[in-house]
Amino acid sequence: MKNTNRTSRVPYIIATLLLILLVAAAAVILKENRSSSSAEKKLEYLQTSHEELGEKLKVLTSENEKLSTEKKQLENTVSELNETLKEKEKQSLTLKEENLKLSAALRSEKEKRELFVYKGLVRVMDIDASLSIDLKYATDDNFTGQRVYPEDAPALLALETALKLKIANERFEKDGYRIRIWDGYRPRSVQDIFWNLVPDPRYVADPSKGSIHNRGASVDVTLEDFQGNVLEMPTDYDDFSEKASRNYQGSSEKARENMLYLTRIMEESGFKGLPSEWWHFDDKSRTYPLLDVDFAVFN
Ligand SMILES: C[C@@H](N)C(=O)N[C@H](C)C(=O)O
Ligand SMILES: [Zn+2]
Repeated sequence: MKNTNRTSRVPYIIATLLLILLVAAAAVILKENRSSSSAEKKLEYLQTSHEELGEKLKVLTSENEKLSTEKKQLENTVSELNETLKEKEKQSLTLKEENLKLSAALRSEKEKRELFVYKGLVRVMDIDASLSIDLKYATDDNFTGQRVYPEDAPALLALETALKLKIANERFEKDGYRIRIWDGYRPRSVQDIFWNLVPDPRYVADPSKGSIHNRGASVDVTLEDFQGNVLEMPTDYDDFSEKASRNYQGSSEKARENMLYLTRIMEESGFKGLPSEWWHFDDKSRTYPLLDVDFAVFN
């Protein structure tokens, strides 16, 4: 009886054991499933972070490139500024030297008793006889079409202006050229004649204010070689048009080069070029009084 009972429980036990095994296996599978899906999530997260880092790296790399370019540009600007500074230092040295020369020349000219000075004006030829004089207003070959100075008018300038012109002429002579003077001191009465014909301050100074020519401190000049051949320049004298402007870009390369050369030496010698007329230069000092001196005083 007992044996029968035991035998009848065996399938039940087996079924129970199988159930336990099944539950255990299911638990293991479930656990593995869970851990594999969290690993996938981690992988996904890592991939996203990796992509984000890649993007950030790209942004940083491009910013870095921009900064390197800006750094290079700044370095270039600094080196250009250094060059300009050196050039300016050189120019300032040249001007100091010219000033010293000018003072020495001024002293020695004043010591020369024979130098005739009237109201601060001198004959330019008394200061530098190697200058070439071609006073256009003492002939009828000028924009008025008539002679407005006496035929024998000498070229006159304020003494210090004439000395600066001598310094400039010496610089040109070293290169094989000399200054040709078209006009220097101009009586105030003549300024009225000019203004009546051309009342345009770009080309003729208003006589109510007075031209610097009326003070003996402006010169109208060009350059010639030692054979007297005039150098090619952007226009003829008193061409009252845009072509006479120092900024005009339409002249021939040679004419522009010659004009810039004339301007550079004149400016380094103490003059300032008028922007609208390439031939006109003012003494930078501009401390001279207005005059209406008769040329005859100097003959
Ligand atoms: C008239 C011309 N040669 C000239 O010198 N013009 C300037 C502007 C002036 O009159 O001072
Ligand atoms: Zn002039």
